[in-house]
Amino acid sequence: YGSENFLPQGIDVRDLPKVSRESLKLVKALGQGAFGEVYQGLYRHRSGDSVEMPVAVKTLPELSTGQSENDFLMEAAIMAKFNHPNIVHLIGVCFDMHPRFIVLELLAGGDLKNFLRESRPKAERVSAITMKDLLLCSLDVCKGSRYLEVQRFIHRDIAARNCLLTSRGPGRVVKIADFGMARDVYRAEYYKKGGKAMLPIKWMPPEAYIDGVFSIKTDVWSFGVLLWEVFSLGLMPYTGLSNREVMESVSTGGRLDKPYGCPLEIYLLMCECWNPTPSERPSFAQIFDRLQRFLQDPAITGAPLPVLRSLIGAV
Ligand SMILES: CN1CCN(c2ccc(C(=O)Nc3n[nH]c4c3C=[N+](C(=O)[C@H](O)c3ccccc3)C4)cc2)CC1
Repeated sequence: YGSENFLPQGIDVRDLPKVSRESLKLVKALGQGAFGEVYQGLYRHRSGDSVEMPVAVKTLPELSTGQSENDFLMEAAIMAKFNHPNIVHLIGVCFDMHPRFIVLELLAGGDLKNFLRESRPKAERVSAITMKDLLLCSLDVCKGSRYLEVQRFIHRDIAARNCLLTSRGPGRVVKIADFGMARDVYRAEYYKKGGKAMLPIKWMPPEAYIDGVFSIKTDVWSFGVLLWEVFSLGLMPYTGLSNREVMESVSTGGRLDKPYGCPLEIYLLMCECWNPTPSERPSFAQIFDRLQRFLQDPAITGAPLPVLRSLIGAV
């Protein structure tokens, strides 16, 4: 391992927990990850164990370069740092041979954005999801983000697409599950990887895309956009605008509108996350308290979720 594998916080990828290849069984593909496939698998913790634990296995294609191999390992090293119920748990890595594996906890509900889109109340299926469900999802991501805030870790890509659900049913838990952007910054890669085109501009505050200034308040702005995604049931922010148009609009005071049917108090919290002055934005601890209070307010939790008629362009 070259020196570049040591993250500033002194993570040494050699400290990563190892998983033996023979204790793993890949069952089926779950989706196309940024690197290779993500599989559902079974992991036998100790060879004598009869019980096998369902896991997710991220694979790195054999034909990958040393660079992407380092990236892959780096993301695992970042996840290994964290221990929180709202951050995906790293079980271990399998780097003895190709294909390389990263073994993670299985989150069987899929990602938050698709969950929201597929849970939209329809005329025939009204009680799909409630305002309280949306608040609980938001609180889960907020708790994960608050933990990162305490760890003084900037995520840089908080968005519904990067969050996963333990299940789709009631009692679901949402977890932050992708650290690819933070990893790229460690390797100062994202500029090489296609520059601004690769940046999640619609989730970024002006000081980030204008001056390249990132802080925990960057993640607060992104969390505000995630709240907008949640309460718009998975719409793409700034529908129809290009990244360039979003940058021009937002840096001159333009903001997302209140999602149809979203309680005003929740929209006002989003707007506080979008304060042009980073230091004026609330902390995740403060956002947590606000969301908790909303959860206790029947006027908010009882608000009906609008049945989105076939709004043109809402798809
Ligand atoms: C109706 N059905 C419901 C079930 N559904 C799925 C779709 C995808 C998944 C899935 O990828 N689950 C994962 N569990 N753990 C990890 C996963 C991905 N990980 C990763 O690290 C992935 O890179 C990642 C990370 C963040 C977001 C997406 C993918 C770690 C599970 C169910 C399909 C539609």
